[in-house]
Amino acid sequence: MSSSKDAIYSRPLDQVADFRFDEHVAEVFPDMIQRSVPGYATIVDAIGQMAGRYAGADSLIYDLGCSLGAVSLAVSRYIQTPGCRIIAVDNSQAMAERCRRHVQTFRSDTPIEVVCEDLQNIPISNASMILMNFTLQFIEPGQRQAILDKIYQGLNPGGVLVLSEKIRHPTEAGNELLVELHHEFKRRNGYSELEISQKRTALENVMRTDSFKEHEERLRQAGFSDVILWFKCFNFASMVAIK
Ligand SMILES: Nc1ncnc2c1ncn2[C@@H]1O[C@H](C[S@+](CC[C@H]([NH3+])C(=O)[O-])CC(=O)[O-])[C@@H](O)[C@H]1O
Ligand SMILES: O=C(O)C(=O)Cc1ccccc1
Repeated sequence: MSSSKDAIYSRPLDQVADFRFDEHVAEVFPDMIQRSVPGYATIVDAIGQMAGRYAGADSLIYDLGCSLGAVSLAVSRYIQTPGCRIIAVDNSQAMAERCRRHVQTFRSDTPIEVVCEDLQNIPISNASMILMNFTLQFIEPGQRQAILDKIYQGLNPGGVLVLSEKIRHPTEAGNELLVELHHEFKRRNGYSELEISQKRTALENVMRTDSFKEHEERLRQAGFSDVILWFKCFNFASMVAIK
């Protein structure tokens, strides 16, 4: 699968437009996410591992905001659960098309169906696992509770939601520390100050972050009986919520 190095914000732009998951981003996405999200490869691999435990026979696993399908592929490589199928959803046509090609290349025992649709329009039922790896952060904050309610309803008893998010620390000084550590991580991965600051501007209106406490409260409100923070590095976190 061909993909290129992310240089999207490397030249000064007169005006930085809101970030979109378009062709340009899809083309460089593996490089972009790997160099931008601390622990990304670890998180994707661990979600595969968790599928080994939670994937249910004759059930569905939903990968919501699947991008190029990294999580779906990690899961499909990990499990051999009879009758289990993966539904990978993304509303970016550029992502969904590439994802379809990607999953065909790495065919496995567990079938992956790629659906290009807003995750809010997807019926969810008979799910043993629902995976949202850095997707909820791009949804309008006012719509987040309704989505989690629907996810909870669609999960089988004992089913899990794995929710990874960029989070905001509740104190200003603490948040500043985590943001600076993240920027340093990006610099160490070869991004310039210009790239970091232009992307930050592009994400400002598009990616609205919540604190861990806000996530936990919303998950509890939806009905989840336990919320486990299983990964955190700087301002990036991943939780498992159990029905
Ligand atoms: N309403 C929506 N409906 C469907 N998809 C959406 C919606 N809003 C955003 N997306 C999609 O959610 C994905 C978020 S990236 C996920 C990485 C992947 N999970 C990975 O593990 O590689 C995270 C990041 O780039 O930080 C994009 O592909 C959007 O098109
Ligand atoms: O790059 C960043 O600063 C991020 O917060 C993570 C990210 C990664 C890929 C697309 C959008 C945001």
